[in-house]
Amino acid sequence: MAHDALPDLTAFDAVLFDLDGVLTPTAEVHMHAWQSMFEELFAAWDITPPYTERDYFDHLDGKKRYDGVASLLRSRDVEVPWGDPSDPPSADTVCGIGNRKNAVFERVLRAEGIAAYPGSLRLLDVLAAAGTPVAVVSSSKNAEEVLAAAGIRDRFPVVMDGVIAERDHLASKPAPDVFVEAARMLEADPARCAAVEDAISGVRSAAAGGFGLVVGVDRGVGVQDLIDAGAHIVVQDLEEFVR
Ligand SMILES: O=P(O)(O)OC[C@H]1O[C@@H](O)[C@H](O)[C@@H](O)[C@@H]1O
Repeated sequence: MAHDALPDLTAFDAVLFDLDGVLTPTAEVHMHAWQSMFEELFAAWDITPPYTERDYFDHLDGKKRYDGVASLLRSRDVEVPWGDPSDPPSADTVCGIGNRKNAVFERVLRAEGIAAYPGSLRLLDVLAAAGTPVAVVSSSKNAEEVLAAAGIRDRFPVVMDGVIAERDHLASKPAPDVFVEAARMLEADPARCAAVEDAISGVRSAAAGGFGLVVGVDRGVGVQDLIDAGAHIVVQDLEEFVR
């Protein structure tokens, strides 16, 4: 149901979307993959307190793979060498542990596929009809595969993802770099753009980038936490913007 008090997103120069949890329900796939990998690791290494769902929102959600691992381990005073992105999933390094989780993520994505949220698709249709430029701003190195699996890759002239961020040495959300760079690629001024995010780190990133409107989508983080991170408004689903 459209919400009359919500701003008209077609009035912005561009709308930049996070992917996992905003366009596709892949945040849940990431969440479960992290949980199964970390529960096994915590048991094997006797790490306490146990892994909880809140750990996902506080340490992993929205961040680049290895930054998330480092943040979670730091919260339990566990230190391991950083390693290298080419480390095998069996390596007890930050990179190896991240790659261990990625093997689970890839298996689920390939076995089950993914469909975009219907409300997000409808909003993309409205923006396309109005000629409003759109971009994806994701920390994930799997973003291209997820967009292709959901059949929405060709809707986005600009996709800023974990692969480009690594190549161009852009800092992970919550730093503003990835949102600001994606706006630059669209030749748009962040102050005249809207950014849409479901993660605390992502909302912080867009807010720090000076985006004119920062929309939080509450897929489990909680309305107040998204507002505290810098969201101007919070919705439950992007369908609410469809007029
Ligand atoms: O490991 P990937 O696919 O590169 O993704 C990194 C992160 O990407 C973010 O979009 C997700 O919210 C996180 O859960 C995930 O860890």
